[in-house]
Amino acid sequence: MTHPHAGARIPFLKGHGTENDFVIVPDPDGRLDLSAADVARLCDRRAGIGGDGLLRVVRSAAHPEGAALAGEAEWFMDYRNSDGSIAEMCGNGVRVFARYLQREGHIEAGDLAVATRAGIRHVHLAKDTEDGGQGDITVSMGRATLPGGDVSVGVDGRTWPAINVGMGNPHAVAFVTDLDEAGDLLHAPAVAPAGAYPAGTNVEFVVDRAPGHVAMRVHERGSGETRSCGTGACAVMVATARRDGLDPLRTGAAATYTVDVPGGRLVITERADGEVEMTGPAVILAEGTIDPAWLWGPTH
Ligand SMILES: N[C@@H](CCC[C@H](N)C(=O)O)C(=O)O
Repeated sequence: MTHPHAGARIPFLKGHGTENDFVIVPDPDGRLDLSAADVARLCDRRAGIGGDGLLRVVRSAAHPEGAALAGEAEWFMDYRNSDGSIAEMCGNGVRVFARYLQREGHIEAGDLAVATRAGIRHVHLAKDTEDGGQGDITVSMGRATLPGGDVSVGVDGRTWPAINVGMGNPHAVAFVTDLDEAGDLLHAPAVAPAGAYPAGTNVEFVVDRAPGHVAMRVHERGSGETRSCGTGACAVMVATARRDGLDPLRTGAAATYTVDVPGGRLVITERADGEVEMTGPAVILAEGTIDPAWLWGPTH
């Protein structure tokens, strides 16, 4: 059977934010029907292009989940994990998504609204630096939700208490004394109770570096261990602030933490109104075309 898109080469780009890397597929009119298997094939690091996830760039009006937001945001971020599963939100992804729109001339430095499955995210692209480098990108990530209840995460027979944090997608944040305690993270940590995360979760392990400064590793739902997770860094910031007795919504004083990830550094602020803001880099590094005969052919 011939795939409906067979024959047409498919443009793609590759980008990353603090080494959380993505295959970017521009599809402004929403014509591409990428199945979970197609996404997994594209994200495969040996037989495909390779990435922690895929960002399909679609006009909100042209996407069934974006249409209701089209009046607020022209573009919808259709994010998929590397196994092809759908997630509500991707913090590093939305910065890379904005960088792509800037690169293509759809937007300039300044403010932009992006539609996501978790709702609208407001993005600010800083101007280029004086030495010609690209400015960082700040994203308003919404308010964190902390449903409470006891959760724990476990690796190789060790268990840590964790904090359940929602950042549009689910997170379990565990404080450890050394990031190596999490082991090789080749498999998803055990999370209990199972009912706490009916759709699975991302798991972050955190250590202190200095006051207001932590470092983390993450095992992402649908992608495995990655070099960074933007929503995860925000969840870590909020969990750490609460552990430190800081709750901006109650005290009216914003809190800022530096969060180191294996692939770089993110700066996260929880404002007095509870909005969590994340600032970090975003890079587009390559572009090309996908051969449809490979993507949809009988052998790979
Ligand atoms: N890497 C992302 C998060 C991507 C989604 C996540 N794996 C999930 O399934 O919720 C980020 O930067 O936030």
